[in-house]
Amino acid sequence: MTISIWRYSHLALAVSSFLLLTLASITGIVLSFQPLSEKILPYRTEGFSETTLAQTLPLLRKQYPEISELTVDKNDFVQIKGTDAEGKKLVAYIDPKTGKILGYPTAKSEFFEWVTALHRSLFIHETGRFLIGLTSFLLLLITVSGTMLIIQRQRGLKRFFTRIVRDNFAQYYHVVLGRLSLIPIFIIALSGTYLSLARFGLIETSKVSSEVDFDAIKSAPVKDPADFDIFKKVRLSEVQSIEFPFSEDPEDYYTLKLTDREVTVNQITGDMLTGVKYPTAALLTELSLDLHTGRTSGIWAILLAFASGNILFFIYSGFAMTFKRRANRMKNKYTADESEFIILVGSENGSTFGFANAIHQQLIAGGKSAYVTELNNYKVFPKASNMIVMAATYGLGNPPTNAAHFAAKLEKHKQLNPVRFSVVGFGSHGYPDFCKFAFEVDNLFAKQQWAVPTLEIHTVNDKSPDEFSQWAAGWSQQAGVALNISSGLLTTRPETPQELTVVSKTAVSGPGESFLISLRPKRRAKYTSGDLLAIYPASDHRERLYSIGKVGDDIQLSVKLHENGMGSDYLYCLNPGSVISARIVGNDHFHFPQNAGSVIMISNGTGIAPFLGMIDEQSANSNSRLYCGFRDQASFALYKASIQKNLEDKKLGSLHVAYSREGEKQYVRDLLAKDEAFVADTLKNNGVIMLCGSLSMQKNVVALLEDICQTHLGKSVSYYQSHSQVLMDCY
Ligand SMILES: Cc1cc2nc3c(=O)[nH]c(=O)nc-3n(C[C@H](O)[C@H](O)[C@H](O)COP(=O)(O)O)c2cc1C
Repeated sequence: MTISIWRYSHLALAVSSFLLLTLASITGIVLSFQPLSEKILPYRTEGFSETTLAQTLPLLRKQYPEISELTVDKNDFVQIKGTDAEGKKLVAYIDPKTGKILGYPTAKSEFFEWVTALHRSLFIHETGRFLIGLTSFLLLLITVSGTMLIIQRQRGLKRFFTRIVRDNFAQYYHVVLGRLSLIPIFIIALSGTYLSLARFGLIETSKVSSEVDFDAIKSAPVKDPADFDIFKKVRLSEVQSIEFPFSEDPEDYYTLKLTDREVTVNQITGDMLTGVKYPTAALLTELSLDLHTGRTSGIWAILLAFASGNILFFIYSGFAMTFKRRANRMKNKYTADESEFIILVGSENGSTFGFANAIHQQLIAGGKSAYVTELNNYKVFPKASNMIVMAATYGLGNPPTNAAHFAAKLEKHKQLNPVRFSVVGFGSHGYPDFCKFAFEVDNLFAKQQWAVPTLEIHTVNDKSPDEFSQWAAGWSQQAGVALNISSGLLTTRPETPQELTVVSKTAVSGPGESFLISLRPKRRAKYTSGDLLAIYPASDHRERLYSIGKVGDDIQLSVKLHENGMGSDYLYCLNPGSVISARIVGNDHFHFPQNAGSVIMISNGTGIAPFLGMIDEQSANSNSRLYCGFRDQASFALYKASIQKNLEDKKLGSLHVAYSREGEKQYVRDLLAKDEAFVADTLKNNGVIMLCGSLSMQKNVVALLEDICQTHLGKSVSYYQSHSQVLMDCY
């Protein structure tokens, strides 16, 4: 069954029973103190468990000639009934070894009697008993569905007790305490259900009485009761009650009601007259009562109180989770058919809707027609020009329930016009398949003819507002749509701009060509190749991001000069000695891997920038390869010398350059296709593939990687993406 079916059953069962369950749990907690209050009374004697009837019965009969009954209760207190020497009624707790009176039973606590009645029947007799029985049964089903949810969450039965990733307070403790109190709650529910079935006669529990054959009763040989075999064998701990013979006639006998059978014993000869085992159903009723009330063990009673307390917490935390999920549901102003911006959400617990709604509101506030819906509602959106997919990942890298049908729908419904798309993955590094579903979605989009990437896929770990606003800033820039990311809906980045001095800059002959510019931070700054530099060409909120290559102590950027390009114009106009204000933005997901066996770096055009720094930072004998694509030899010339030097110093293992307008006219994809066995081996041996450059290059390379992964490794490329073996930073 899918996670949704278990979740909806769990929720539906909880909703239908929570009022009665709350009442039963509160009264259950109170009642668990009843056995504890009884067990502290001083009527349990030492050596009780070993004392046999042979030691007790003759002694008691001598001391209390008019004794009629002995009972042993669930606290192991021995009580006798009869009349004393003066003929007065006697009911007392005694020491079974000496016959000494230890105390007298008092009337049951009215308070506990009242709570018991409420717990059992809500003071409405049979109707109440039925409702409480039904609640027990629903609790049983809730426990089963809850167990299934934990198994799914923990990704299998074997990992049931492994670490739980902490999401939020209610969710975390719902699962942690759920695992801890699963067994006691299951027992409470099962025993409660059983007792109700027995109470309504749906289970036959009556005990069969002994049928004594009076004609066969013997009156010889006369034996001392202390020598009766049966009395020597049976211990007090096995006894529920004993009826003494009414007179000394041989026809009057002992009736021993033991825990598992009823036995009658000839009072003269000690012969066993009858022995009847109780039916299993009756034994189960006793066991259910013991387990449900905790009457036999103080420790169990405390455990029951703990479990009942947990049920109350589950009711609270379960509803807290549900309300949180619902609070984030979407509200649309425009219809799907009239909207230009479509936000598709894959979410299990609702938090992703919170992020989606923030963007949705800002688009609406900016006068755009925007529509937010679940990924499962994907269809043809006739007016769409932009799609944003925000998708969480669950289980073994699976889609959330509301995105389970997305892949099939994407194949079925082709958009009528080109649509720009951007995928934001929500996940947690606490799980091995980080954002795997989002990577799959991004790769599926990349295969669609009509789909044009706005940005490369962006991931958000543990709902980080910072990582999300990083995406929002990038998307706003690329899509040309203003988003007020400091509106309070999204938090802004904490880093303040700092000053950098231009150290050097290469020259170009005109737009379309690339140049290198090196900058040195005035203050000490922590950064590495792969991080980003945000510059503010117009000294306003608009920022432009460039990939950093750390070469020596300087930040080196590789920039293509665009005709009227705001960022590139600004940078190209700088001269050595100029000072600019910029912000270094950490980009942890695109750092050179420290422990990978081998690394393949793939770039086109200025995407080579971070790799220039990464290669420069390596020590000799680096197990790395660079595949880079350029238009022609002239475009590569800018980088050739430094790469050649690093090759000689063995900081780079090998270099593979593709020229798209010269010679064989090929792309990096073609070079990689030739080395597909090496690419597959790299991934197989935990190596890493890094991509930096244009989104169209990314689209082509990822499609090739998908083929290679499927053919050689039997897995999808999204598996390697989610395990940080395929890293991308494209624009
Ligand atoms: C049971 C469970 C399983 C998860 N499995 C994964 C996973 O395999 N990979 C991942 O990156 N994140 C995983 N996550 C983290 C969620 O994807 C992440 O917290 C996301 O922000 C939740 O979004 P939502 O509240 O919209 O469902 C899991 C979370 C939970 C509670």
